[in-house]
Order: sequence, then structure tokens, then C-alpha cells
Amino acid sequence: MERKTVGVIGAGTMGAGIALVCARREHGVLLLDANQTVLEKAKSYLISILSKDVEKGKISEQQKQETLERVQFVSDIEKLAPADIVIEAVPERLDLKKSIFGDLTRICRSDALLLTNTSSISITEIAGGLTHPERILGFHFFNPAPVMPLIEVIRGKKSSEENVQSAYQFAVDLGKVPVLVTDTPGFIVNRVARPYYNEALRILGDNVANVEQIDRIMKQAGGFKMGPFELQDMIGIDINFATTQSVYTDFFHEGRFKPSRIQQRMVQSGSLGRKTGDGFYDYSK
Ligand SMILES: NC(=O)c1ccc[n+]([C@@H]2O[C@H](COP(=O)([O-])OP(=O)(O)OC[C@H]3O[C@@H](n4cnc5c(N)ncnc54)[C@H](O)[C@@H]3O)[C@@H](O)[C@H]2O)c1
Repeated sequence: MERKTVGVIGAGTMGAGIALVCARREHGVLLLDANQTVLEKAKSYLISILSKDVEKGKISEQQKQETLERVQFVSDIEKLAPADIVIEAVPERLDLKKSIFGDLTRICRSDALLLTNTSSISITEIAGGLTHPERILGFHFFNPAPVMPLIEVIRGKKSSEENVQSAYQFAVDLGKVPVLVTDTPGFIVNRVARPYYNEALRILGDNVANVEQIDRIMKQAGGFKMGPFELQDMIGIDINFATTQSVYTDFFHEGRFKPSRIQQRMVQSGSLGRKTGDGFYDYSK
């Protein structure tokens, strides 16, 4: 396996985990975030996970240090110029992603692979109007990225076959299980998962059951690992809401995908789940 330089844009919930996945596989990582505090948190996260690996005897102290040294923390997108592959993991907003890929097509080498971790935004739309749409693909990790094996490799309308194959192989090299997906709203997993969140929110809104009851029933009787509200808190309620909005819009407002006002109000109030310390559950203690 060839060691590569991987740029990761956004060091939040997903970006920090993706950086760890790449560094563990001996790739060099340039981890970029617009927020310095987030970069410091990402560094602490990497140290804490790798220290646990040492405690469990999975790696030596030297391997931990080598893995950490492979990750550089940067705040200027121009620093991604040497990257062979860039994985974008900024918030789920089309304008933001388009502007970042516009910059990347200018900054990065012409053979660099440009990947987005979007949960739901059309790859074709992100790449639309940019100078090199053939280089842009979806590369959708699941949360937590170091644990979940699946990666959806999403082919945009103008993604080249060669780049699709390279991205697929890169996912295999990361030790993941890739699946090739066409560019449809929510791709596979987020389309299948929408009713899990939306119907739970409707049940809550109808006062049929409370958050704890719905989560408990889905786990104990349904066999799910996490209930729909615990999951939203882990994912980030803002990210989950943005994904539902995007799927709803892309399906031309089909009622079955309609977003929930309960979720909307939580986003508006800044209760975003684990990352802000409060969501459907309280994480402040
Ligand atoms: N959270 C999940 O469970 C999950 C799962 C799969 C995919 N995704 C997708 O991954 C992407 C990121 O989600 P997340 O949950 O990690 O979000 P997040 O809010 O935790 O992190 C996003 C980070 O991007 C940074 N950022 C914003 N603008 C930037 C810019 N211009 N340049 C550099 N950094 C910038 C922010 O400071 C923040 O730290 C989204 O597209 C989301 O849909 C999320």
C-alpha cells in the first residue's frame, strides 16, 4: 500500500476520526479547521484514543508517537497543496462545500483526488460549475469513523471512472468496506435511516411516548444498538437536521421526508447534542 498525504478539512466530529483512520494506516495527514479550539480538541482526541490503544497493548508507545507525528494541524487551506487526496468534512452546507472545492481545484495538484464526506448533498451539485468535476466524489464515512466499517463511494454525474476506482481502492486500503453508490438523495444509508429519526420525532410530537421510552423500546425490543434520540445527539442535531432538509428538498418535498419542527427548534436554540453538552439528553455532568 502506497503511503499518501491526505488533507482533511474540518476537524469536528467526523474530521478528527477520519484523520485518525488515515494516520493509523501510515498516511501523512494535514488536518485543517477554521477554528483553533477545534484543532486543539482534535489533537486531544487523537492523543486520548491512541493512549487507550497503548493501555490495551494494541500498539507501543513509540507507535503512538509515530502516529501522532504523522498528523499536522493547519489553519490555512493553501497548506493542502501537496495532498494526494483531500477529504472535506465541514458542515452540511452546499455553499460552503462548493467554495471549498473551488479553492481545492485551484490549490491542489491536477491528479489529486477530491472527496466529500457529505451525508446527503448531491455530489453532482457540489461539483457543478467547477473546473474539474471529474475529480470530485462522495466518500461517506459513518460515525464514529474509526469504528464503523462502511464507506459509501458516491459517483457524481461527471466523476471519472478512474477516480471512482482510485477512491474505492483507497477505502479498501484504509481497511474499510466500500460500497459504490449513485448520486441520489441521502445515498443508501441516510435514505434508509430517515424514517428512524423522523417517525421517532413524530411520535414524540404526538405525545405518544417520551425520548427515553422511545430509545429504550427501539433498543430492547427492536434490537437497535442506539435509540433514535441517542443517535441524533451523537451525530449532532444540526447535522441530522441539515441532512433531512437536504433529502426532503432533493425528493421535491415528498411528505415522508418532511423535517421536524422539534429538531428545528433545538438547532435554533443551540442544543446540538453531545458536542454542545445538551441535546435530547444532558451531557453536562
Ligand atoms: N456527524 C455525523 O454523524 C456525520 C456522519 C457522516 C457524515 N457527516 C458529514 O460530515 C460533515 C461534517 O460533519 P461533522 O459532524 O463532523 O460536523 P462538525 O460540526 O462536528 O465539524 C465541522 C467542522 O468544520 C469546521 N469548518 C467550518 N467551516 C470551515 C472552513 N471553511 N474551513 C475549515 N474548517 C471549517 C468547523 O469549525 C467544524 O469544526 C458534514 O457534511 C456531515 O453531513 C456527519
